[in-house]
Amino acid sequence: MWQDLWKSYIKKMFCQDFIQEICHFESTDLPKGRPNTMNNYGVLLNELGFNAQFVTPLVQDYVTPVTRLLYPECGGTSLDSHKAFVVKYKVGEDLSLAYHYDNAEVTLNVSLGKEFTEGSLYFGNMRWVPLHETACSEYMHKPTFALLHRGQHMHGALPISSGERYNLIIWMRSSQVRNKRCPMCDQRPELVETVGFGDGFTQEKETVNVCATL
Ligand SMILES: O=C(O)CCC(=O)C(=O)O
Ligand SMILES: [Fe+2]
Repeated sequence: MWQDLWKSYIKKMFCQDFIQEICHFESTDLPKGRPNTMNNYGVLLNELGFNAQFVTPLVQDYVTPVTRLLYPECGGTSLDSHKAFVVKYKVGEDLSLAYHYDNAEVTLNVSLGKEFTEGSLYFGNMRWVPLHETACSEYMHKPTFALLHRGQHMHGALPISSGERYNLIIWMRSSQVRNKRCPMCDQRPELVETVGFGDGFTQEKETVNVCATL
């Protein structure tokens, strides 16, 4: 887990503008998918068209140079797709997030604001370590700060007690790693075709060559 990496990169003004855009999208009648079953008020960034100009360059140009150094053993050198979303916590809506691991090889978590009290993140151990051998440590996230961690590192978010908490989450995937074994079910994946990045698996297309003159 590496914290404070993006302190000077993600500026307060950027965070405010970004949240404003998310709230604007939320206030429309446009159809919205939710990031996952644990988060009922988040927003998927591909639905706002943020992948090509924002998330993909951020991951490729700024995050993967670091994941290559920090996490070579868990796909950090071969990240080739991502799922990006914003999670939101507010009194009367979702307050916390249960202990879990991500559908990701490496995760970037940026605190955007707004203002909130409590709502610390907590980290245990890698998911294959038995719970009784795990001691959790808390990390109080602060707006503009970012946290990079392995997706299989178990974590959760404690309840906020006031305000609103928004975080940008990017689940980064390595097809090279997950094509061998799905990180969620531990099986060799049986693939179903989909659009976009899907869950980051790829299928080698086998071609058979013939002589063009025959
Ligand atoms: O609320 C947070 O900061 C954590 C979110 C998270 O772990 C996730 O969406 O996978
Ligand atoms: Fe997570």
